[in-house]
Amino acid sequence: MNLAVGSTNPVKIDAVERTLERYEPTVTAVDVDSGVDEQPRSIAETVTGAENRARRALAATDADYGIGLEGGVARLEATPGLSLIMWGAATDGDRTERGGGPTLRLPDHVAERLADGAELGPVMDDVLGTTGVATGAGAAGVFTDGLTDRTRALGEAVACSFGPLVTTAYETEP
Ligand SMILES: O=P(O)(O)OP(=O)(O)OP(=O)(O)OC[C@H]1O[C@@H](n2cnc3c(O)ncnc32)[C@H](O)[C@@H]1O
Repeated sequence: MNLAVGSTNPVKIDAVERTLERYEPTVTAVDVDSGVDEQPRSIAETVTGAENRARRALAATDADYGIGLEGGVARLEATPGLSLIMWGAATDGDRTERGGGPTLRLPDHVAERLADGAELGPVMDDVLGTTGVATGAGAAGVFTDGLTDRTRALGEAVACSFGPLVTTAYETEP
């Protein structure tokens, strides 16, 4: 199975390869424009970024499926503060499915800096004194005491978007 992933971020490629290992995928990383702000700030913008990445990656290759992953932040109705969210999209060029990854509240001191227009990746590096934490454990790892990490978290978004696209379970009534 040939997959085109709309990013060259190693953590996203890793999330796809690990989650979809069963399909023995050949993954091509495609540097596409997400078509949304560098730091999406709503669920809708984050989903749109994932969709654009999936469609543009597929269009740039002759892969069987395109997959897009997008990280964002959003103020959610049911929980306080600013949340880290992540969404995936998978397309075969005809049908597109979207699925979310985990959600967690960001600390207020990080949320405050994002309110000033900053991007999460650089803010995280500044706070932690790291370089490129977004390509490693990510905020998902740091703020869960390592109980998950960005690869696993994004992997759930891969499973919840790509899975519905390829399963036959949507074709029959339960
Ligand atoms: O190369 P691309 O695919 O653009 O990867 P990215 O990590 O820069 O891009 P995203 O659009 O998925 O994320 C938007 C911003 O949020 C940051 N971000 C998202 N999830 C994160 C996490 O778990 N830890 C740290 N930064 C994160 C990311 O670094 C960006 O600054």
